[in-house]
Amino acid sequence: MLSSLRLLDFRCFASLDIEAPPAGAVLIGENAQGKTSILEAICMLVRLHSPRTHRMATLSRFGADQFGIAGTSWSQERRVRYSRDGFRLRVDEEKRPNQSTYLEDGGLVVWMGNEDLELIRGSGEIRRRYLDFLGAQLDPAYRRSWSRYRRALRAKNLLLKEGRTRDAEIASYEEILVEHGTVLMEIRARLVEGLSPFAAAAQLAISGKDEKLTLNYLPASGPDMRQSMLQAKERETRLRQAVVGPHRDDLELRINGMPAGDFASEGQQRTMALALKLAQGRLLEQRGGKLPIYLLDDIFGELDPLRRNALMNHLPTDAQKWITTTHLDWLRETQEISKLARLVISQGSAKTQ
Ligand SMILES: Nc1ncnc2c1ncn2[C@@H]1O[C@H](COP(=O)(O)OP(=O)(O)OP(=O)(O)O)[C@@H](O)[C@H]1O
Repeated sequence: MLSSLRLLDFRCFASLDIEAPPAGAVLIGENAQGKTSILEAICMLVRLHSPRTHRMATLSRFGADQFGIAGTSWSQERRVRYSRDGFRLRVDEEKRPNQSTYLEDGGLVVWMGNEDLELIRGSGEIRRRYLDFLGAQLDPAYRRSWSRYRRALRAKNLLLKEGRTRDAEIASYEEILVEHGTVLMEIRARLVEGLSPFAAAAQLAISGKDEKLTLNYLPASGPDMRQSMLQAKERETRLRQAVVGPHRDDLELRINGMPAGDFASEGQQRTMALALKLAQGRLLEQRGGKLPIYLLDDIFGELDPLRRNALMNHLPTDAQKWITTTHLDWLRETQEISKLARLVISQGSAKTQ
């Protein structure tokens, strides 16, 4: 849980200081005032991750060459500085030499936004990212294996692209791919097993109907990655890229037994996207041992009052919630939210309403 947040040259904010109420707050403001940027800063401080970009330099305010985020998170004073030289990280004034050591005792976060609909309609990459964000928060082995896997994959793809036969070199990277790919597949399988009942329960609660949501992990390489890689050798040489491994996995989503992307209605798809994120939160709580912070970016305007209330009732009562919105018309109909503190975000500042 966050109790304070300070920004320096982050996105549109030259500097900003927020005292964070334990229950969280509703951030109100016109478009482009920086509401989402505040949620993004919280996600960066807690997980060193932005749901909007991988290019950290874009987070520095235009014209500045670095940014800073600091705050008290789960009673630790955390500081993140980013410049051309990379990250400088501190926890309780102690230097953390790299991202892994900064994250090892970090907090937990669930991000919910309108773009979550892509979890249902979009490509497998979006569902892989959903699993990655969860896996990286719950298991340091996941983070380690993912970064080694990615590096080896890049190297193998470069060799395949060159088109020359360099079997020995490719084989050495494939060893790394199999070792870390297997770790990723095992963890992903356990994540999906843990998510399934939570997602199904959330779907029932939010739709208010007997809608059966099922999740099924689809490893692209089948259960034996080494074997599949051998079988795909010719195809990979022809296509000049690695086609087997967790970078091609998917998460199958079905509603009442039917593939969700093709058969679910728009309303069902919205509910499913919420259900997947709520399940993420429950699993973080169950396996991560603390209540995650929920960052809800502009999703309430899109929901009808029934689903809005069902969503709020399904979120853990004691979890800290940060909610952005441009207008408050809907707030009256949503009891749980109207109890939260309100901060008006305008022209680079935040004022309590
Ligand atoms: N690196 C940056 N430096 C300065 N300004 C930036 C930077 N990156 C984004 N901005 C600007 O910051 C402003 C705030 O963006 P943000 O998405 O946080 O607003 P918002 O209040 O959530 O808007 P909306 O309600 O439209 O979602 C935008 O005008 C955006 O162009």
